[in-house]
Amino acid sequence: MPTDGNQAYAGEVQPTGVPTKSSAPTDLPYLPPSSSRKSLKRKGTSLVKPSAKKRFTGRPSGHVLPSFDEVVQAIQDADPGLDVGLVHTAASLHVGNRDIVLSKDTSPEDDPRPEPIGHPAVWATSRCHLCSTLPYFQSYKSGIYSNGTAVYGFMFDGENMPRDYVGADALIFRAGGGWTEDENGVRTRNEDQTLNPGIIAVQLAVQEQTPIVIISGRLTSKMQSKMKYLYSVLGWFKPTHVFAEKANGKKVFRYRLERMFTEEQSWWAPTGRDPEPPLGSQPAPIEKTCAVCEKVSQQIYVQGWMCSNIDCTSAFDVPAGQNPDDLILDPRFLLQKTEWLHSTTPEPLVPNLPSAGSKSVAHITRNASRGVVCRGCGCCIPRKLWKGWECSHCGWEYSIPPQVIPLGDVQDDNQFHEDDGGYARSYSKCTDSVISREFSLQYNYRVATYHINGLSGCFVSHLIANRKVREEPNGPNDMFAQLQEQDIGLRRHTISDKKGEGESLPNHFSANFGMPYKYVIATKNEPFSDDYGIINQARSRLTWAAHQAVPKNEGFTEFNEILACGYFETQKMKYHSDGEDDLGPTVATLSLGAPATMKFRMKSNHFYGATKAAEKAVQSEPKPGCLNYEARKQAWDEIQHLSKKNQGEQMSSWTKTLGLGKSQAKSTAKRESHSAVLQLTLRHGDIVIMHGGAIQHYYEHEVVPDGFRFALTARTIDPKTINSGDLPVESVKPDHIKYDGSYLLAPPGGDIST
Ligand SMILES: O=C(O)CCC(=O)C(=O)O
Repeated sequence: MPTDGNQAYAGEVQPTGVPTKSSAPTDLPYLPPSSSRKSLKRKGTSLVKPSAKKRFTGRPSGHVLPSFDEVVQAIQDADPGLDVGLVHTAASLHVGNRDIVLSKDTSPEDDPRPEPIGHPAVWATSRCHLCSTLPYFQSYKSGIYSNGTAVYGFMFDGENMPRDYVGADALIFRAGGGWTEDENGVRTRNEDQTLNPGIIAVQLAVQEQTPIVIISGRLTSKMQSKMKYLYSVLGWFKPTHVFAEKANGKKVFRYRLERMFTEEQSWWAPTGRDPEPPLGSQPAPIEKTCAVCEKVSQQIYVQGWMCSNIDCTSAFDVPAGQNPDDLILDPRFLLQKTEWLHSTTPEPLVPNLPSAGSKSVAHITRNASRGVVCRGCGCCIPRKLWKGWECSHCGWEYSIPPQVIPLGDVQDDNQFHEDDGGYARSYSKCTDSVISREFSLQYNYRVATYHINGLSGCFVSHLIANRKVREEPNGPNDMFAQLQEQDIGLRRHTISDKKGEGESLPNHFSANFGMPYKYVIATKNEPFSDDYGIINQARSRLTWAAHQAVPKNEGFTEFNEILACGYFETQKMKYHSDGEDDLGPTVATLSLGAPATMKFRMKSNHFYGATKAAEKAVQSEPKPGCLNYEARKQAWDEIQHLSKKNQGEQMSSWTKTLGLGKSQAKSTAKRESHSAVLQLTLRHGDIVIMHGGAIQHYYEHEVVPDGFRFALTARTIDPKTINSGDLPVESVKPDHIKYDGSYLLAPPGGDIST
C-alpha cells in the first residue's frame, strides 16, 4: 500500500493503472474552508456506529479550492488519528484501472491487468448460458435482475464511470437506465435520473438487508485483475448505500456494496499487489446533517462532505469550476463494515443439480431445460442436448434418467369428444374482417381452412385428428412414444454470437433431416435414412396431406426436408416466418403430445407500413387488416403507373402523410391492434398446412405449447439455392413409404388391404 507521500492524485496513472508520482493538480479539489473543516471530527472507531452528526450549514461564500496537499493536511487537522497514508490509499483505490481501455476485441492476452489470485466458482462464456443457469441472474438485457421489489443480481461490464470502484471487498457503481450514448460511444446524461424499479428494489434491499449476487463481465474496466471468462460471478454482497451524484449536471444514482463473507481473500484480488485494507480497518465515516433536507449523509469524498440524499436538491453540490471526476472516494466511507442480519447466503452460488426425485416428468420440466453449473470446472452449461448436459470445457456430464411419458400425462382427455370419433374440441379464433373459413371432413380429419383477405391463393389448413387418426399404426400415438425412446439428435443449436455476449440458443430443441434448412438456426443435417423411421413416416404423411390440400393445378411435389422440434415444458417458438427464397410455397407440420396455441399476425413492417429501424415506407402493397388500410391502399394504387424510382420518391413522404411506422401509431389502441388475426389450438395428431409464399411474406406465426410436445415440419427446399458445399453428400432419397391415408378410410375394424 503506497504511503510515502508520492501517491498520485486521481487521474494521473501509469498505463498499467498503478498510480504514479504525485504532482499537485492544477484543477484543485474542494474542501470546506477551515471553519467548517473543524467539524470533521472523528468519533470513536466503531465503523457501524454513526459518528458525529454535525449540521453542515452549507458552503460559505468565498471558499477556496485547496491543493491535494492541503486536502491531506486538512483531514489530518480535522482527524489527527487518521493516517496520511489513508488519503493516499484513497487516491490509489479510487484511480483503479481508469486508463485501461478494453474493447470486445481485447483478447485476454492483450489485457494489461495482472492475473487474479483465484478462480471464480461460477463463470460463463455466454450471457445466454449464464442467464439460463443461474436462478439469481436471469436478465438477458439489463444489468440488474429484479422483479421490481426484490433484486437478486447485478452485472457490470465495459467502461466504468469516474468514481466507480471495484475493490476486493467493496464496490461502487452507478445505477443503470436513462443514459444516452454520444457518437463516440461516451455515455452521458441529459436529464435527471428518476427512481426506476431497479433502484427502488436496491433501496429496499438496503433497508431489508437482502444480499445481492454480483457478476462481472470480462471488460469491466475498474476490475483490478484480468478476467479470464466473459462473465464471472464475484459472490454475495450487501447493498449498503444508494446515493445521489451528478453527471453532466444531472442527478444520477449510485450504489455501494460490501462483500458478505470476507474470511477468505476475494478470488479477483490482483496477484503481486498488497491486499487492500480490509473492511472495518478505517475510522468511522464522517456524518453530517444537511441544512437543506435535514437528513444525515456520510462523507463520501476525501475532499469534503456533501449531501448525498437522493431526494435533496443540494445533493452532490460540487463548487463551480471543480471537476467532479477529481473527487476521491473517502476510504472511511469506502471501507466501512456494515452490521448485517444475515450470516449465511440466501442460496448457494452453485445451484443444486436438478434431479428426478419422484417425478416421472422431471427430465422435461422447466428446471430440466435450464443450465447447470459444471461440477468439474464451474462453467455454466446450458441444456443443449436432449439427453442431458455436457461440459464443452472439461467433459463433465449429467442427465436425469428419462421415462417415457404417456399421452394421458400431457393432454386433457376431456378435450376430446368421446362420441364423435374422438375429435378435439376446436378453439380456433379469427378476425372475421381479415379471415374467412370453411370446414369439411376428409379422411377422418375435420379440416378447417382459413383464407386471408387480399392474399389470393394462400390458405392455412388445420387438419384436426380424431381417435382413428391418432391410433393409426405408425401414426401419432406411436410416433410420440418412439420420439421419446429414440434419440434423433435433438439439440439446441446456436442462433448467433454477434453481440459480444457469446452464443445465443433458441428456446426449443431441433434436428434437421433431408435438405439443409438454414433459416435462423444453422441446424446439423441428417439424411432420410432407415435409422429414423419416424421421420420417414412423418415426411410421407405430410406429403400426402399437402397433396390433399394444395390445388392439383399447382403441382405440389414431395417434401425434401423435415425439421423436428422438441419442446420441454414452458419452451416455445416465438414469432417468425418461413419466408426464405429457397422455400417452396407449402409448409406442413404434424403436432405430437401436449396441445399448443399457434397464432398468426401481420409482420410489424407490413402492419405499420414502415421498416422498424429507419421507419421508411415498405415497398409492398398494403393488405387488409393493416393500419390505415384504406388510405394506404389508395396511395399505393395511385403510384403504380410510376417508375420504381418515382414510386420511391413519392413514398418517402408517406411516413408522415399516411401516419406510417410504429412511432406514428401513438395511441395504445392502434399499437394493440397489431395482434393475432388467427389463433389455432393444435392437438396431438393435428396437421397444419400453410400454403402460399405471400403468407410468409406478410405474416408471421408463433407456437406456444402447453407442455411436452414435438412438431415435425416439412418443407420443400430448392437445391439450386444451396451452396454446393452445404448440399448433402447423397442426394435426398425419395419418399419410399408412400403413405396414402387408406387406413383412415377403412371401416372401423376393417382391414385396409380389403
Ligand atoms: O408447430 C411448431 O412447433 C412450430 C413449427 C414451425 O413454426 C416451424 O418449424 O417453423
